[in-house]
Order: sequence, then structure tokens, then C-alpha cells
Amino acid sequence: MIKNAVIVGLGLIGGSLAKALSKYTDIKVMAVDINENSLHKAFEEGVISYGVTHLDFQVDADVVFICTPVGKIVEKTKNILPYLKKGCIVTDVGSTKKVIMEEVQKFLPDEIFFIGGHPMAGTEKAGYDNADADLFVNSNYLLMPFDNVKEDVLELFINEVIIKIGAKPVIMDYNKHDAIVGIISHVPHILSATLTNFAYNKSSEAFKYAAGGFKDTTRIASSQTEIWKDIICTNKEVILELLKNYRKVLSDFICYLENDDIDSIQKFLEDARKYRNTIT
Ligand SMILES: NC(=O)c1ccc[n+]([C@@H]2O[C@H](COP(=O)([O-])OP(=O)(O)OC[C@H]3O[C@@H](n4cnc5c(N)ncnc54)[C@H](O)[C@@H]3O)[C@@H](O)[C@H]2O)c1
Ligand SMILES: O=C(O)C(=O)C[C@]1(C(=O)O)C=C[C@@H](O)C=C1
Repeated sequence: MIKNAVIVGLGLIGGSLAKALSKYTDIKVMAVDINENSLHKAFEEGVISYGVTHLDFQVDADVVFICTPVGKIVEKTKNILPYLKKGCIVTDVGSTKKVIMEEVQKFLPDEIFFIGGHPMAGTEKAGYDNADADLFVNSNYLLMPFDNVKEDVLELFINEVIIKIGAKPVIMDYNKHDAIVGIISHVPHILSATLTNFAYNKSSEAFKYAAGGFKDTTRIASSQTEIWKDIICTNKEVILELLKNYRKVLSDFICYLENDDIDSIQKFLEDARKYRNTIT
């Protein structure tokens, strides 16, 4: 049974997990964050039972969630290990997995169970103030357990955490994970930022008249720089290859336009409409 959790990094995702656990389970949450205001607010709201800016004592945690920016996840995982009991589950929420999993594998003791995690939910906003107990409802929660994680341990985590917070567990290999999120999250983020910079630099006046279309396609460009710098740097090879493929798609479209190839333009738009409408 999972009774006690520690959340390291009580921001948008860590804070949402804390609120979801508090709303949907009886799991008691302790938090670690360098931001004292977040700890204070979460304690006042009854979301956490205890908060510290630095953990240097034994904790009775059944599960630990590492929810810092990707660049700090390995270090935070390493630092907390001496304070955990045997059999504790450690999981993270990082948006990339290969670098994290391969680094953690190097030092993780056998008696600690690491399950790489990635909730496919979020927003462009940051911090505990924007956390939402219902953020994970109906979203896919991608899971990558290490080989030493026994079936019953994984089942316990899925049944007592993932399903209770309303998410849909999906077990996946970490290379496949990074390839998939490269396509549907990382490249779109770069395209959104590229489009924003392109439009602003082309005409800051045009920017003033932006309506729904531009706002929808560039919302995620408002996301935090630190979070996205870490994501992009830890999935560089996948992203580079995809961007090169994307360049080809764009050049093809330029050719259709230059050649007044209306049939190809029509097929291009019709395909996109059809594919987009398959997303529920
Ligand atoms: N934002 C999203 O949409 C989203 C979705 C899924 C996964 N993720 C992943 O979740 C993680 C957190 O992202 P977020 O959006 O919640 O960011 P965030 O900035 O809202 O939260 C990060 C939290 O970590 C804390 N923190 C930073 N360094 C710390 C340290 N050394 N010790 C303790 N706490 C520290 C910050 O104070 C902050 O509260 C990232 O790894 C990101 O890739 C983000
Ligand atoms: O909806 C958003 O704003 C998000 O950025 C969420 C989003 C994404 O869909 O790309 C961002 C990063 C994550 O790792 C998972 C989800």
C-alpha cells in the first residue's frame, strides 16, 4: 500500500501531482522545493503535510516523484537515495527519458525501484500557482520501469497513483518514448517558437492584430525557457533528424505554390484536416 509520498519540485507538474494525490487518494505528501512560497502555499491549502527546501533526513516514503526541470532530475534522484527505505519507488516526470534513465541506471541500488514517468499533460504556465488537481484526468501517463521493478510493484504504482489521479498508464521503451515525443511535442514546440520569432521580426505591427489562429499555434511559445532548453538538449539527435524531415515537407509545399500545383495543395490541406480530426 502506498501511504506516503515525497515530491521534489513543487511546480506546475509536481504541484498538480500533490493536488491530485490530495484530492483523489489518502496518500500523505511531503514536498521539497527551493521556492519557500510554493511550500508555504501548499501547506496552507492542506495539499502537503510538510515542506522543506533541502532534504537531509530519513523519510518514510513509499514513492518519490522527481519533478524538477530535466537538467536537475538525475542529480536530485542521486541526492535523495541515502534517505529512502528499501523498496521505495522513485519516479520522475521528465519530458525526455533516454538521458535520465541511462544516467540513473549507473548508480541506482537494486533495492530501489525506478519507474521513468512522463505525464502527457501540461500547459505553457509554470509554478505551483498554476497547478491543477485535474491536470492528468484522461491523459496518457507514459511509464518506463527499470528491469528490477517487480510486476506487483508496478501494479501497485499504477493502481494506487496513476489510475486514481485519472490518468491512463502506458508502458513504453525509453527510446521509443523519445522518438514519439520528439514528433508530437518537441518539434511542435520549436515550430511554435520559430513561427513566433519569424512573425515578430517580420512585422511587430502585424503582431498586434494576431487572432485565434496565430494565438492557437503559438501558445506553447510562452512556455518556460529553462524547461524547454533542457528538453531540447536531451533529445537533440531525434529533434535534428525530425527537423530535417520537416524542412523537406516545407520545401515540397513551396514547390507546389511556385508551380501553381493546386491539386497537391488541396491534397496537402485535405490530408492535414483528415489526420487532425482523428485526434480525440
Ligand atoms: N510543463 C509541462 O507541460 C510539462 C508536462 C509534462 C512534464 N513536464 C516535466 O515536468 C518537469 C517540471 O516542469 P514544470 O512545468 O512543473 O516546471 P516548474 O518550473 O513549474 O516546476 C519546477 C519546480 O522545481 C523546483 N526546483 C527547481 N530546482 C530545484 C532544486 N534544485 N531542488 C528542488 N526544487 C527545485 C522549482 O522551484 C519549481 O517549483 C520537467 O522535467 C518537465 O520536463 C512538464
Ligand atoms: O499543453 C501544453 O502546453 C504542453 O506544453 C504540454 C506538453 C505537450 O503537449 O507538448 C509539453 C511538454 C510535456 O512533456 C508534455 C506535454
